[in-house]
Amino acid sequence: MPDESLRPVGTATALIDSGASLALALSREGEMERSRKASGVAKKKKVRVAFKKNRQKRTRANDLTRRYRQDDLARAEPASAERVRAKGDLSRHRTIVTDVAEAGTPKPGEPGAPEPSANRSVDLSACLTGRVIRVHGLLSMVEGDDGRTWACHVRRILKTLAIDGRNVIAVGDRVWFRPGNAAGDEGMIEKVEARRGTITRGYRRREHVIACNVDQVLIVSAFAEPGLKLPLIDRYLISAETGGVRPIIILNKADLVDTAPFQWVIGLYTQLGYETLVTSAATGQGIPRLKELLGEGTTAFSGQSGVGKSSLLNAIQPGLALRVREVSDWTTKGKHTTTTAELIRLESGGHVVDTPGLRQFELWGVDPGEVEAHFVEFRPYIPLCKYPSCSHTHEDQCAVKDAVHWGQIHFGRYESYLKVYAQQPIEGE
Ligand SMILES: Nc1nc2c(ncn2[C@@H]2O[C@H](COP(=O)(O)OP(=O)(O)OP(=O)(O)O)[C@@H](O)[C@H]2O)c(=O)[nH]1
Ligand SMILES: [Zn+2]
Repeated sequence: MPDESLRPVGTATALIDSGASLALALSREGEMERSRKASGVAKKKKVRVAFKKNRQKRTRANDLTRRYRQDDLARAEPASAERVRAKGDLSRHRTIVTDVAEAGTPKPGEPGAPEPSANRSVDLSACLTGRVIRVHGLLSMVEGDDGRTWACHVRRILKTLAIDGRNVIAVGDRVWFRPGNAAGDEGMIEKVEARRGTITRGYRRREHVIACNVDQVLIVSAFAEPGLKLPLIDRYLISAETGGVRPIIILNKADLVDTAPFQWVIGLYTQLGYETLVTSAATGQGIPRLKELLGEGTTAFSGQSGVGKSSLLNAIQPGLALRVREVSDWTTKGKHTTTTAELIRLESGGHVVDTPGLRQFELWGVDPGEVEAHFVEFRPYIPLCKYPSCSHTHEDQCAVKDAVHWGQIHFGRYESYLKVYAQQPIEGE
């Protein structure tokens, strides 16, 4: 149904702004990584880090772990590198040697600062690099750069250093690991690279990292069965941006409707600067472009149940969704209930991360005051509101509300803003 209130939304400046700053942030990250690699030797410094209270507790000891623990002792970091001060459980700190962060990197404790475990200094000459493709309880399956798969344990100090013990290793982590046996299929993770692009969900009021180093997320919606839900798309867009992941909007099941009356939706999001793609897993419409988009980097899928995520996976690579289902079936047998996601290398290039049963990731850590920043078309109007702290909900002389009234901001987008601002659930979540 065409929307009468539709007007061109946002301004060219707003669009250029958002695109450019994202690209800049990404390229800066790449630059930092390159310069770090080029300089070879990293500078060291000592930092004080807080330890979890229960670090002495041993919960599990299978043979593999025990063997590694002995190795731990034999290969422990030099005594000069670590010093424990006994101050009781409450103020357990330890001095560790870390690589000095590049200029501009947030300091420990500041938002965005890498966890100490990300830059702990270790002898990496004996290590291989790879990427975590699955996590099964204490074991992380790592795909080495040589393409082989390694079952790795995690060095205990990394667990101790992690601010949140739950997320020491996540699917997608880039790690350095020491091969542990001659057969070459076991190893010990020594270092975890700083993460970017995370997909998280709230779990028992804590953040749970489903996958990291994700480049883009497909926000899948369907024209029919169940139908487009714009507030849900908006909510997913915020989640993606908060996690530092590029969102791509997929409008699927194009074969079920006449798409002409929906052109305004495509126009709306395209003008806001989001790549928006119309697909049909049934007829193959849009699939070549989707394959192209997935050909580079790591892509996650999100969207309501039934919109066609599995069908799109299968359209890209036959049998892919089946494989995902097998993984999740296997996990429900109770063997490895902690499996949350799997990273799958596509035959046509790139990786997809699939998260059985957890595809709806939710907003995490967005304060109401930060919500406006995710509505790019609000940006030109915000400085014009009478009150600098205007929430654009009830205040008078609010330039955002005026823009909605005059059709310069789409009403549906404003409604989404109000829902997210009020932290209200959105239908379909
Ligand atoms: N006509 C049509 N049907 C589709 C299309 N894509 C998926 N379907 C159908 O929609 C239903 C749901 O598709 P799935 O791929 O299982 O959806 P999903 O998003 O993976 O759902 P969950 O696994 O519950 O999250 C199935 O019956 C599919 O055959 C499409 O493009 N056109
Ligand atoms: Zn306002």
